[in-house]
Amino acid sequence: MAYEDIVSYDDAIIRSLALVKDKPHTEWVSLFDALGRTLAKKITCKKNLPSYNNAAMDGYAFTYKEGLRELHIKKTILAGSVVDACLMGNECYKIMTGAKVPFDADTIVPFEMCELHGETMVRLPEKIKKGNALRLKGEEADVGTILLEEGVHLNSRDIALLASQGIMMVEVYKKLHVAIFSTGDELKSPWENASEDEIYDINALALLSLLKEYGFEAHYCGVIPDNLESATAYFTQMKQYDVVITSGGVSMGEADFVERALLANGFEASFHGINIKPGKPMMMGQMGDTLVASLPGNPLAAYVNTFVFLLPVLKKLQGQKVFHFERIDALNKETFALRSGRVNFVLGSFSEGVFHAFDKNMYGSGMVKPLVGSNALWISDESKRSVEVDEKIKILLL
Ligand SMILES: Nc1nc2c(c(=O)[nH]1)N[C@H]1C(S)=C(S)[C@@H](COP(=O)(O)OP(=O)(O)OC[C@H]3O[C@@H](n4cnc5c(N)ncnc54)[C@H](O)[C@@H]3O)O[C@H]1N2
Ligand code: MOO
Repeated sequence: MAYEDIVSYDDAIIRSLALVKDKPHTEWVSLFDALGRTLAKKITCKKNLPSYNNAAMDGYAFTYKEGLRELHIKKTILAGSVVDACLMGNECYKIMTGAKVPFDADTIVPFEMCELHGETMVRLPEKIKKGNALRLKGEEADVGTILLEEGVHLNSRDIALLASQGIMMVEVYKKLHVAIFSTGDELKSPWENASEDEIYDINALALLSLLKEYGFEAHYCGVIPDNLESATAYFTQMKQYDVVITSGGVSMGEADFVERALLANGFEASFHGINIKPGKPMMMGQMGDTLVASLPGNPLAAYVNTFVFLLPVLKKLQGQKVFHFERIDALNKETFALRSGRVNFVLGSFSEGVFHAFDKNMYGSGMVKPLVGSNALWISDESKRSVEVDEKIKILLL
């Protein structure tokens, strides 16, 4: 596909997501290893939450009656002990937080709201609400209700819910096998020494780390030499991966051979070139069963394009139900200009509802510092020429 046949931003999003056709195979993992994994089956409640009526506070538990004042303490109930209902007349239990409440008590008043007379008599406050401080069996979730849907990317809060069910193993989608490599004879890996005429590989490390932040592991496969023959041989070995990510060599230069080397391996491009600034030369497609994302070499463009186009695809490929990024409202702080006729990606900082474009959007896609000075990204419309002070925009947090 010729790089001149560029697609719109919207089209690139649609085409890239359409590359995802199947879900990964599944495997069982222990709850200790489930963080960051994607649930392959919904989880239904098999143990009521809470499991039994229990006290929300340390206090006195009794049967509510209008005008009740003085109670005699019949028994003390600690969390973990089970006491059969045994209240008679004006009696109560002294009960601790979390302890099972016998069925003859329906209201609990905390110790500090009552007056203790002697060892066993309690005076209740005047205003009492029936059901006070009583947590009812199943009030949070009943057996049979759905707790977590298939496709949830498990975080520590989800693990808390799974732990409440006594679940030891969960069925999750297998992790994607992702390979990242760079192209360019000027590049050196971090363990090598770059002379004045050479540069260090930024993209591989940046993209590996970005993916890791979103729970994906990728293998660093180094730098491919700038020639068609070795690049072609290199790609042949990459077919074992679910996803191959390359950076560099996708524009018009004489050494921009990535697409040709991929084509020699049966690659079919879904698009090559997007009407955006920066990151225009991006390409995506399929090489057999392997999804290939080829990013522009310029580090800022490679990073931002990975964030915008590739992360949603990886999430979808991993079986996650929520794969689109969230946009939040912001007010623009300072006016800045845009390249009209294209969708512009504008880096900036976001704090207390206000977006501040990095250096008035006057930076280059070969730079790295705008990335470090930004925690947000704004994506313009093609028609937009500038953004004014206090203009309402929707941004993404990086
Ligand atoms: N005649 C044209 N020239 C260019 C066009 C165009 O449309 N017509 N597009 C420009 C745009 S936009 C971009 S972006 C770049 C991207 O080109 P490539 O993807 O082919 O990238 P390279 O040429 O290989 O490298 C560009 C630049 O980035 C540096 N680089 C590459 N990889 C890394 C890395 N892993 N770590 C750090 N830096 C890297 C490389 O040294 C170059 O300086 O093309 C424009 N040209
Ligand atoms: O699209 Mo490129 O990233 O502007 O230099």
